[in-house]
Amino acid sequence: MAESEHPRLILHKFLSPDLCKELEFIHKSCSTIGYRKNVFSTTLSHLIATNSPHLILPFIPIREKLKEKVEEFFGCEYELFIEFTGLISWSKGASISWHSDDNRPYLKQRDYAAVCYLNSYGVDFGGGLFHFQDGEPTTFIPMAGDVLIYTADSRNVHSVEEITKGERLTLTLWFTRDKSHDEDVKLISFLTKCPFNCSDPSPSDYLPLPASQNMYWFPPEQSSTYQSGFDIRFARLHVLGYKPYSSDASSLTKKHSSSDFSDILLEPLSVVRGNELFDKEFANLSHLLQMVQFYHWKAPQLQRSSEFKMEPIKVVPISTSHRENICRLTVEFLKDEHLAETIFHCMSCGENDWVNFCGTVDLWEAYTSKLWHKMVVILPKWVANQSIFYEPNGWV
Ligand SMILES: O=C(O)CCC(=O)C(=O)O
Ligand SMILES: [Fe+2]
Repeated sequence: MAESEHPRLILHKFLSPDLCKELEFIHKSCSTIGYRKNVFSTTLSHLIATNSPHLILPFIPIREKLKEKVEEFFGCEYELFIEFTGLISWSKGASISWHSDDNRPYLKQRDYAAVCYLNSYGVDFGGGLFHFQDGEPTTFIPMAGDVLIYTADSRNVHSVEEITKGERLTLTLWFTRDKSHDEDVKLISFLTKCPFNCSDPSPSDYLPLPASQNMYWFPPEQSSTYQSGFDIRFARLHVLGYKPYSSDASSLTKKHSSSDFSDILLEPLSVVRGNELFDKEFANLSHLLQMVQFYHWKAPQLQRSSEFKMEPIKVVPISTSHRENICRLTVEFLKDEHLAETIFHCMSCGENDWVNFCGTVDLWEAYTSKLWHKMVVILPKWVANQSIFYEPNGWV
């Protein structure tokens, strides 16, 4: 029970390393420009709106277990609703000064916060230490898997130091006693508008549908002009060493204005790494990014290329005209390459193994269709209960 003047709770190793990596994969595939400078976010409603409702499933058991922990610690069993669930990343330059989490009239419904750290101070990012203004501990060092829980009121005024390098990633939840702010009800209403009528989906049913380009354009204040900055999906590919390639070369020369040009990212694209083009088309930039991030998540677990039995992969050396095509896209969508590398932290992932990459395309389809099937089974139960819950038996 929390009877101290500064009620707070720390849970160490609450999330497994692989779950942290899975949430990182979701964020790096699906995030949009966030609510503060150099902050990016992935909300559950955004996942639903971009035809990736199945990607909310990994969050469900975590939400439920955390709600139980919060209710138990603060002695309010069966009284709480989840008000917000989202992945939030902070890049170099982001910080937040002293505040309580209910410090705006529109945030008064927030009673408790739970911040799950998905990566680690000193390893994945520098700066970003969490401080409480009063009481113990004064400083909390974010480490992957740990969770910090505290009341959202003035008993827990806190701040986060500026990020000095890398990208700091959290899964943040707020809880409320006010049923009118129940996130589940809003999410279920969005989910019922999704096309879940097909119990035998094909990959085309679960392809991501990008949101509008300004949600991906950094820095956001220049989103209307697109004269500087970068598309965050393009930048995330770039820091891993990949570039999109459009086979629609004729439209590249015909399209001159940026607004015409942005359609290219909604159309099929291939991918280039170094001097090689992987000759397979992905449905759009969001789909390509999801595949590359999935490969990046899974690659360390893939032992040998021989795990995959498949047709010969098509990789071709890039030609001068390929190069021009890639440069044209880069000029348009990555206007400030250096800024992109600072914001998303350039990471070399070593030699690319196209055989493993090709194999992860199949693994991605298996992962996605499995989650989609689970959604088909569980959604009618959520609708009937007007509540989102985890069902261990229906899960596997
Ligand atoms: O990410 C954290 O450690 C806390 C962030 C925070 O204070 C907030 O979002 O209100
Ligand atoms: Fe806060």
